[in-house]
Amino acid sequence: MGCDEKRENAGGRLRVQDIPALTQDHCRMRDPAKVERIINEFVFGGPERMQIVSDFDYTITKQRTEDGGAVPSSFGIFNACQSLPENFKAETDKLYHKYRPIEIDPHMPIAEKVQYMIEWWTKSGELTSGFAFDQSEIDQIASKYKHALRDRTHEFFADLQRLDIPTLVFSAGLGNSVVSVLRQANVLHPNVKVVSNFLQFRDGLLDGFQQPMIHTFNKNETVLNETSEYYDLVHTRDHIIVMGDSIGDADMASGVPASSHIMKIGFLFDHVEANMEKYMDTFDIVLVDDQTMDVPRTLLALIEKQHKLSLEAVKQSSL
Ligand SMILES: C[n+]1cn([C@@H]2O[C@H](COP(=O)(O)OP(=O)(O)O)[C@@H](O)[C@H]2O)c2nc(N)[nH]c(=O)c21
Ligand SMILES: [Mg+2]
Repeated sequence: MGCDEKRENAGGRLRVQDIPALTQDHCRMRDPAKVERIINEFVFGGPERMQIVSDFDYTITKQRTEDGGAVPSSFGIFNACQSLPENFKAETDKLYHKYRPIEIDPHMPIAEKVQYMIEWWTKSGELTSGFAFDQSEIDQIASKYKHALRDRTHEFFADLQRLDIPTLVFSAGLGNSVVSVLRQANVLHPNVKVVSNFLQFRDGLLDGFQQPMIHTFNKNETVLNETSEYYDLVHTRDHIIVMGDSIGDADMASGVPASSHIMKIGFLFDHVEANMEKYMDTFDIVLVDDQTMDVPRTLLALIEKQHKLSLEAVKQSSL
């Protein structure tokens, strides 16, 4: 961990080159001066100004496991359930093959894609209707993947709970799977909120997904209802760590005030060479094949260390 950083320069500013976790080869930054500026804002502002917004699939779960076993996405966990109708898998696969290329098409404007994504999630919801289903099926499959979370995820969520930092897990996937994995991994603390698509039931049968629909292009803080409790909790917290594995995840904090300081951390694993340029342009810190929570934990450790010093100073001055 990066707790042995030095504060040699004037004013006690932290320097990137003194934070070991950020000087590792696989930790890349387009603009280290910007990263340094944000870290110092975070440390100066303290935990009470922080919030975390994280993607779930392949951000909280690993992109690569030690045994090489694949980790399913949240929709994948649902699709593996035994009691789904016979044609369910084939029909949702058809949708995937139609809409996935549109979702990742580098040429189509986002405004045009949005209509297609609404169509995709709507049709998927229609297929997820009209049959009985028990959450325990998801729980059973999810239990196999509770160990597929990044190394030190448990510690990371414990840090966030101890520092009382609101943590939003955003997923355009299936919320029931996300919650099930997080709960079984014992990281679903009271400061953690999952915003995603949750199964809806009517008269004992599945009836698609609950509103609001979360799709790839509205997966950001603009979907947080301004009257919601979570909005109340975070709208004054203007120091934000955003974590994701897809380019679109970098926008998860859009909707927060422009004056906010946002540190975007991107986990890059697939096609490293081809994707590097775009990830470097999009994220402040790009972590290449890093299957741990060590870098976000380093940021929290720096914030906590200064926080403790400040508390100590207040205590001393009141003696
Ligand atoms: C409606 N729908 C969307 N997806 C995919 O699920 C992803 C969920 O999006 P995400 O929450 O950004 O998760 P990620 O970390 O996996 O990117 C989308 O990007 C879609 O590609 C879907 N995948 C499956 N298997 N089945 C579906 O019905 C379905
Ligand atoms: Mg992801």
